[in-house]
Amino acid sequence: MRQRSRPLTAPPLLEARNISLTRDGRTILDTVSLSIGRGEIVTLIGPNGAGKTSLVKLCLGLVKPTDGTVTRAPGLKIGYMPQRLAVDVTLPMPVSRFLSLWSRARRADMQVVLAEVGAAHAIDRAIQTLSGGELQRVLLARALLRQPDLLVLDEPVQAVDVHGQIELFELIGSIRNRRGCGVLLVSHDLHLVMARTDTVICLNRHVCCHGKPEDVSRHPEYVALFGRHADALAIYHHSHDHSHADDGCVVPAGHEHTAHSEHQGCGHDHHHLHGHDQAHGGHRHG
Ligand SMILES: Nc1ncnc2c1ncn2[C@@H]1O[C@H](COP(=O)(O)OP(=O)(O)OP(=O)(O)O)[C@@H](O)[C@H]1O
Repeated sequence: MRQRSRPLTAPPLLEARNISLTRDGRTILDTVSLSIGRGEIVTLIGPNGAGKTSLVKLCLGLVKPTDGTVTRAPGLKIGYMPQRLAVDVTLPMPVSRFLSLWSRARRADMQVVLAEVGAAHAIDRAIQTLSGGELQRVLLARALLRQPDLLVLDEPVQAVDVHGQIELFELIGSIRNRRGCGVLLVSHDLHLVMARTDTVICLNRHVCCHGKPEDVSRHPEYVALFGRHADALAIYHHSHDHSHADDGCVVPAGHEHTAHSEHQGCGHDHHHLHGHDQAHGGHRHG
């Protein structure tokens, strides 16, 4: 299921370079870079408030960065599955009607994408009556209606039990394989996406670490953030040269007592680029 590396010459579908985002004087993202190629699955992982959704919105062009650039391939078609979509339970709406709200898709097109996500049976069901897993599949189908080059999926498995989550990640992997599209995925849980992702970017306002999932899962910063879920503490020596203050600012080693923060474990090292050319995060300080 793991995707081959993109040839060095292939241009990325989307590239964000040195993105920073500030709101109300707060640093939400600090010098973040990423790139997604055709056929590549890139997963953003990070704790609550790490800036994952903000980064997704920057990639989509819904939000403008304070600094840095986002470049999209000419004519790029993006299928977006947002983190939240309020469905009014007082207004029963068939799935077919729901799918037509954002596109002029014909019923036959809807049937094709619903079949692709294993929800063909749901086309005439009221959307309010769908299970969590069925609703996520319908939202995925909606994103596929545009025949996207790039799928952007913000926590696509929320409100789904673990078995259903595994099925959904399998489905996303098979959609990528079949269509050859790029996928930018936001997830809270690296273990479930591990086998189905090419590149992981661990975000905590800045890129803490990135690379292949097995490397990230052993990375001390990942372990510091997700310790109780991280099952493999690798033998991997890493120098924590700084940590973070509450506002996300970098505090050099030895000054941590002034920087006690909930995200304190996310000190980072700028030298772990894992030799992976496809998603280059990481920021540098002079
Ligand atoms: N428009 C805004 N104005 C002010 N602060 C904002 C704005 N958008 C996001 N934030 C703040 O930026 C931080 C990052 O939010 P974001 O939703 O990007 O994080 P996240 O990693 O997706 O979190 P979660 O996992 O909880 O969904 C949060 O502290 C949030 O309150």
